[in-house]
Amino acid sequence: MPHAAAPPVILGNEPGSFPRSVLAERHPAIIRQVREAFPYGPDHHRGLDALLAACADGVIDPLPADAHDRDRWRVWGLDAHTGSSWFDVPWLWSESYFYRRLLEAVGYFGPGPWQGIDPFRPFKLAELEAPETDEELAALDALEGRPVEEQDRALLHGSLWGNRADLGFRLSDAGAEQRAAVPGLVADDSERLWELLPQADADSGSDTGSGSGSGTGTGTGTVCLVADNAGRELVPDLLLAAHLLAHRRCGRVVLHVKPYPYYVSDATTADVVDAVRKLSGARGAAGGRGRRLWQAMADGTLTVRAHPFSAAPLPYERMPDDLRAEFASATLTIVKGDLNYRRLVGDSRWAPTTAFADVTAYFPGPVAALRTLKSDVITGLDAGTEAALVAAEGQRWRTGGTHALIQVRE
Ligand SMILES: O=P(O)(O)OC[C@@]1(O)O[C@H](CO)[C@@H](O)[C@@H]1O
Repeated sequence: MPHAAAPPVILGNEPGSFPRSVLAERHPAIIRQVREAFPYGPDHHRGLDALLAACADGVIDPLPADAHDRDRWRVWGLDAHTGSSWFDVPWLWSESYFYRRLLEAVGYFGPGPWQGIDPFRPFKLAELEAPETDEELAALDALEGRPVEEQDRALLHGSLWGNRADLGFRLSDAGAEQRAAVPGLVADDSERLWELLPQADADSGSDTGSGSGSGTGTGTGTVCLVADNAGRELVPDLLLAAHLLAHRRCGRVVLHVKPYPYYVSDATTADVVDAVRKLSGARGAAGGRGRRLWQAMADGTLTVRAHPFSAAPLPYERMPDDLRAEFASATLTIVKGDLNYRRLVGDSRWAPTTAFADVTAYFPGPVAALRTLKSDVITGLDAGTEAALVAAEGQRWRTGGTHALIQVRE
């Protein structure tokens, strides 16, 4: 019963803490950026002013009476938190509600002409069109014809390190991009991940010109890929999905994205469309993968899912039955990124050596976390690793985005 012993959930009110800085500094900065990026009208500006004031020293207001998702938010705890300071409720909850309110302020949920206009789209597109994205795509050419194991590793690590491409994080940590990543993972269960996804025994990989097809799998299982950021993270996630399908490590990939813009750069269906279009128009190997993804969407071997719970302010332990059933039937669920990790293990300051298998015991099927470390929550380290990290960096390793992990619970 790991959760009986769970430490208290993280709040945003501890002076000097990372969560407090996100609420007090990152959120106002996001409001500023969004305001500058669009020619919004007076109502939008008034809405943004009100949110800015509420974030600084106000309290949590209820949603408008006619909000389409008011009942859902009440189930998710809105009534209990209404009237409380943003800093005094679970941090995960305040952050999530902040994005919900921001979208409200800019008319995202309508009705009206601004309905569906993603306030983060200019930032996401700029990243997708950045020269770095093209360089990453061009690098795929060198991978063609390499042994499958090498491709496995490269594509898995591409998806893992793609998680550094988080626009919200860079906003509050200007030096993040310049800091060098530490290649040695703090936990690495990647072998177990590949064991859960053996190649099918028939010939495979013909479309990539490689692959022995000598595996033991059936090639028919489903991988749920719970995506995180759009752009430079989603592109390698899609390339990983294409690789799994091409090498018949699974027969179907279900890509879970957010139902609406969230945490600045989190991927929505529109971002998947942009990324697949970008890939399929690319030169060389990347273009081939992109066109295969396009085809996979057409034949249903790659599907996109935008479940409301993907943007819920709650840990995955409280997932609804339909989502539970989906994850239960998957061969493997791959959970990307820092926020999803917090939701997967529970947003508490666990002792870093708490077993990952214990805190994810509730998850209905095999689950893998691919995450760069950008918040305090961490589990599954061995004592030696933790000691070495602390000796080298104090507690900075937890939030600096330079370390990464691959953890698996079968
Ligand atoms: O989930 P991601 O994109 O990897 O990271 C999300 C993040 O930037 O936002 C949260 C704080 O706002 C933290 O969980 C983390 O720092």
